[in-house]
Amino acid sequence: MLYHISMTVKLPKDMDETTATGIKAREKAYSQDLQRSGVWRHLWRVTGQYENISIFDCRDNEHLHEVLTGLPLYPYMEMKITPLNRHPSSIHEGDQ
Ligand SMILES: O=C(O)CC1=CCC(=O)O1
Repeated sequence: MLYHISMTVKLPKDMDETTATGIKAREKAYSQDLQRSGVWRHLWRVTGQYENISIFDCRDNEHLHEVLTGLPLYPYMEMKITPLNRHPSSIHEGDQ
């Protein structure tokens, strides 16, 4: 199943630089593993915001939940999740 997800990162203003740098480095490694495995299909920065737009390909809602709650930045994110179905007029047969 495909999911469109927007993630907005809100780190506490009083979080020290070393802690923030460490969490971001773990987030990068975690997300790159998921991109290599095909679960995190697209990752785009929203221009001018500390926000991304992503497309995830997960087996089901439970799988997506596991993946998202494993994000090192998860405690500091607001997410909007939209499940996607293939559009009947789409010419991209692989998009499902
Ligand atoms: O910077 C972000 O939008 C949060 C994030 C997702 C993957 C990553 O490396 O950072």
